[in-house]
Amino acid sequence: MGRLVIVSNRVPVPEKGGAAGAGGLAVALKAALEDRGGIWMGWSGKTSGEDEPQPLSHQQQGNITYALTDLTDTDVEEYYRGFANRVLWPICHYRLDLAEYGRKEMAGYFRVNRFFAHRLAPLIKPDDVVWVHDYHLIPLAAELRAMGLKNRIGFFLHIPWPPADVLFTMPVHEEIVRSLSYYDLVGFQTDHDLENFAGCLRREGIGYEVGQGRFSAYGRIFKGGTYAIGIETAAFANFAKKASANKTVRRARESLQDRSLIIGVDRLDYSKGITQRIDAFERFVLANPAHQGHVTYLQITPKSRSEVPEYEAMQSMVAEQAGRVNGALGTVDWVPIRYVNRSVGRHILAGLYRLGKVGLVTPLRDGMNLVAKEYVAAQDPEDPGVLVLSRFAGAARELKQALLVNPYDIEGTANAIARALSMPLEERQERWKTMIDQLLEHDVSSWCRVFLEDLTASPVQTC
Ligand SMILES: O=P(O)(O)OC[C@H]1O[C@H](O[C@H]2O[C@H](CO)[C@@H](O)[C@H](O)[C@H]2O)[C@H](O)[C@@H](O)[C@@H]1O
Ligand SMILES: O=c1ccn([C@@H]2O[C@H](COP(=O)(O)OP(=O)(O)O)[C@@H](O)[C@H]2O)c(=O)[nH]1
Repeated sequence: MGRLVIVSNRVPVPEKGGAAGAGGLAVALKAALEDRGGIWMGWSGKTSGEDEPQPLSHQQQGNITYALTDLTDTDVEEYYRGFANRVLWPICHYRLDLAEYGRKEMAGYFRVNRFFAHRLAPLIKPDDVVWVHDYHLIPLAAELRAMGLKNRIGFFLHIPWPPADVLFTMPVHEEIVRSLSYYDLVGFQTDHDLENFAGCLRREGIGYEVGQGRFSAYGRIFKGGTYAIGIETAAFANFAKKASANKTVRRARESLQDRSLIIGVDRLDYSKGITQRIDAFERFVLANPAHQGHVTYLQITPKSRSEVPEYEAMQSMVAEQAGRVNGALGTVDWVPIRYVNRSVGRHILAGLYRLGKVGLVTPLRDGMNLVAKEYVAAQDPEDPGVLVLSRFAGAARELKQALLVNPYDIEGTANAIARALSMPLEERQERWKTMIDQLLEHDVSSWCRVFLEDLTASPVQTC
């Protein structure tokens, strides 16, 4: 068995002293790398002014090599902030209104992918299997193939794939679709994303399905499949149980007094539906006077991509909205919304999820949404809380026993909050049991194993 080579924009290099803070994806991919030995390559997160970046920096940890490259300021501006986060991200999240096309940014995106390929290719041995992650690096396989690489190369898209009518508004859509055809396996989070992808191929006669999950396009045959990413379910459930003893979690519990906790946890991102959610919470409180003074809505929202204008604008918008609702509804002894605009460690989050009677996860569009899965895993089996989940999160394809809502329907979400808070114990337990069984069976390790098995079994590209 050849080594595994993982490529992603961000690389979670483990800190000294272990991976206590690492998320499930990092843990699962690290375990797969440890099994077969290999390389994890990506951006160091650092810039090198406008100078030619330094050579790749290597960090060896056991049989894993972390290979990190700096980028220039222009690279980061054009590739990461410009094209990845102001074109691909909004388009894939159905926000045509927010996409800012620029020829310079598009060129920068393809240039940085070529640069990644040139840095990576010399490290790859003929029987290595390469697994590329996410929208930042779609053209990487085409660049590697152009350099003569014949290895198996797989791609997994963590975010949604939109329908043809949405994707085709992007001037460079054909190049993006063509780039995917250079992979041996292209993985999506849900059946809807895969259907949308197939629809894009069909719409302009670019390609078609040839059976057994394979597509023919641009003279190449490749496989497409769905691989819903999971979490480390059993480990996370364990953290949550133990976290009750954590000082911060204990203080949070005491501060609630006898109020029911409603919890939301999201990066500050317009795709997460945070403003609609605050509106829904306000509507719920106004429509249910009996709950006034007896609920606390904790919204944990770390800053994200703050140098991208749309994200910067959201920062003050959400803070002002939370302040306005607190001003309008709060009383001298009750603050309805606790808005935390910074990151909280995973162990504490696990304990807070477990305190939450309602997990409010209402993105307008989301590839998967691991928070939804973590909330379920963290619950006390004897007295589980209720997940209120957007039907537009990838997680909704699996977690059908959540209270599924349309986040654009403010009144509907408000009603779901009320229903969740009054749901009888037996119904909560039944719903939770079905969801936790699903999450235990389809955890992040099985996601990783199944993707790699399918990639290894797929025929190698012959171009
Ligand atoms: O690296 P950033 O620009 O700071 O963004 C953070 C990550 O956000 C996205 O996450 C997605 O992947 C999750 C796991 O599959 C999925 O549950 C979620 O729905 C997606 O939004 C992005 O795709 C990552 O590449 C970023 O690192
Ligand atoms: O303060 C925070 C907020 C979020 N997260 C983690 O960040 C991830 C968010 O993943 P998700 O798929 O929900 O959304 P993304 O941010 O990747 O779009 C989850 O594992 C959360 O536990 C965290 O560790 N601390």
